[in-house]
Amino acid sequence: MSTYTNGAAPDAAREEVQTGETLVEVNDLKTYYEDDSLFGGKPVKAVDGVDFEIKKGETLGLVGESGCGKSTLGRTLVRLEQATDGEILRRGTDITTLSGDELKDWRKNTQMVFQDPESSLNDRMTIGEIVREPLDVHKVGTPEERKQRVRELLSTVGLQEQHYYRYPHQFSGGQRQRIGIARALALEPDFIVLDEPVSALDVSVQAKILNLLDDLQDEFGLTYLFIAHDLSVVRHICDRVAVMYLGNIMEIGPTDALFDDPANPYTHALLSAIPEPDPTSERNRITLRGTPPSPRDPPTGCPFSTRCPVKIRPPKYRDIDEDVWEAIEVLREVLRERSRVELTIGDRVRDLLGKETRLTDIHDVETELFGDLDVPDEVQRHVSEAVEYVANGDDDRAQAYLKEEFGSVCDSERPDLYRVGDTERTSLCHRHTNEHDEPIDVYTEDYSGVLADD
Ligand SMILES: Nc1ncnc2c1ncn2[C@@H]1O[C@H](COP(=O)(O)OP(=O)(O)OP(=O)(O)O)[C@@H](O)[C@H]1O
Repeated sequence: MSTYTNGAAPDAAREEVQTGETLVEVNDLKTYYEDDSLFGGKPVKAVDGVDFEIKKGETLGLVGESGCGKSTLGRTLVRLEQATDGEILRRGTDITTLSGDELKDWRKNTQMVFQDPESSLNDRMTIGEIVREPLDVHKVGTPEERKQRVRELLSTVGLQEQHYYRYPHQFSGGQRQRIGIARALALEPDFIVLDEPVSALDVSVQAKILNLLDDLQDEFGLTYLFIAHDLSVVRHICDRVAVMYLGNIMEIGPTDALFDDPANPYTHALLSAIPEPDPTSERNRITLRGTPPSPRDPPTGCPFSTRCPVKIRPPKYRDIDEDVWEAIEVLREVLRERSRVELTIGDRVRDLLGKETRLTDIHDVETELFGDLDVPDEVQRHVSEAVEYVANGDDDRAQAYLKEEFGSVCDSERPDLYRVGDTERTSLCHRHTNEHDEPIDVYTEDYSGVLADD
C-alpha cells in the first residue's frame, strides 16, 4: 500500500508531521444534539468542552461508561457529526469549518472503523464493491487500478483475492471486521477512529484483529483513536488513555501511569469496577451513588460532582460523620432523580388531579436516610426545611436550598485541567489545588497494578 500514490491522501503534506508530533489538536470541542421534538427541550450535551492532542503514530484509548459521549467524540473527529463549538486542528486547519470539495478532500486523511461488523457493511454489495466504494467516490485511478488496489487491500488485511465477489453474509464476524478495516484503509488515511472494533467479536478473534491493527499501524505509520469498554484491551494496546465522563475528559495521560496511579476520582471509580482476579484480594470496590446525570442537564460545577466519593465539603461541615454526609448527598441525589423521572401519562393525570403520584413520599425518604443517624441539630434543621419544600411540591427550591447550604466548589465551579504526576498527564478535579487533599490521599484503596501486564 505504501507504494500506491495514485490520487490518494497527499503524502507531501503528511510528511510535515513527524512521529511523536501533534497530529490532531482538539480545543474546547462541543457536540450537542438538538432536541427536534415537538416540545423542543434542552439539547443533549454529548461532548461538552474537551481539549486534547493525538500524536502521530500513537494509539490513544478513549474509555468511559456507556453514553458518556465516546462515539460522538469519535464521529465528530471524522466529521460524521458537526461540532457545535470548538476546534479540531489538523496541520493548522480547523476541520470543523471545512465544506464542499475541501471537506471531501480532507476526508481521505481520516477514516472510521465501526463496532458492529454485522450492520456496518451493506449486505447487497460484494466485498469488492464495499472496499472499492471510497476509491470510486474520490475517483482514485482508473477502474482497473481500483480493482487491483482492492485486491491488494484484501490481502493486506488477511483476506483472499477471490473474496472480491462474495457478499458480507458469507463471512464470519472477524472477517467482516477485516473488510471494514480494508475499506477504511482504501484512501491511505493517516488517522483512524476505531469505535469498539473488537467488542462484538469472540475473544479468540479479538486478539487476531488487534494484532492486525497493530501490524497495520507499524507498516503504514497510522495514528489511532481507540474507543473501548474493555479496559484490559486498552491497557494492552494504548500508548495513552483518555477517561471520559458525561461529555468531559476527566483524565488523560500515558496508559501505565494512569492505570497504576490514577489521579482523578472518576478514574479511581472506573478502575475499582474491574473484577479482581485474585480472590484473596481485599480491595474494595467503589460503589458510585445514583446514576450519571442526564447530558441534557449536566451539573453546573464538576461533571462528576453528583457522584464523587471524595467531593470537597464546605468548611463548616468538614468534620461531620461520614454517614451523615453520605445521607445528605443521597438526599440530594434522590431529589435530582425525582426531577429526572419522566412521569407516565397516568402519573400526570393523577398529578393534575392532585392525587399522589408514584414518587415516594419525601418524609419516608427522610426517615430512611437519617432515622438511625446521630444528626447534628444544624444539619437536621436544613434537611427538615428542604423536606418541607418538597412536601409542598417545590422540588426545585429544595434542591437549590440544599446546594446553597451543603454545596462546595465542586457543585458550583467547573474545575480546570491540572497537570498531575511526573508524566504528561492532566486531570479535571478541584482537589488538585493546593488547599485540598489530593484524591489519592482521600481514597484508601490501592489500584496500582490493576490489569498490569505480567
Ligand atoms: N443522534 C443522536 N441524537 C440525540 N442524542 C444522541 C444521538 N447520538 C447519541 N446521543 C446521546 O448522546 C449521548 C452520548 O452518546 P454516545 O453514543 O456518544 O456515547 P458512548 O459513550 O459512545 O456510548 P456507548 O458506549 O453506549 O456507545 C447519549 O446520551 C446518547 O443518548
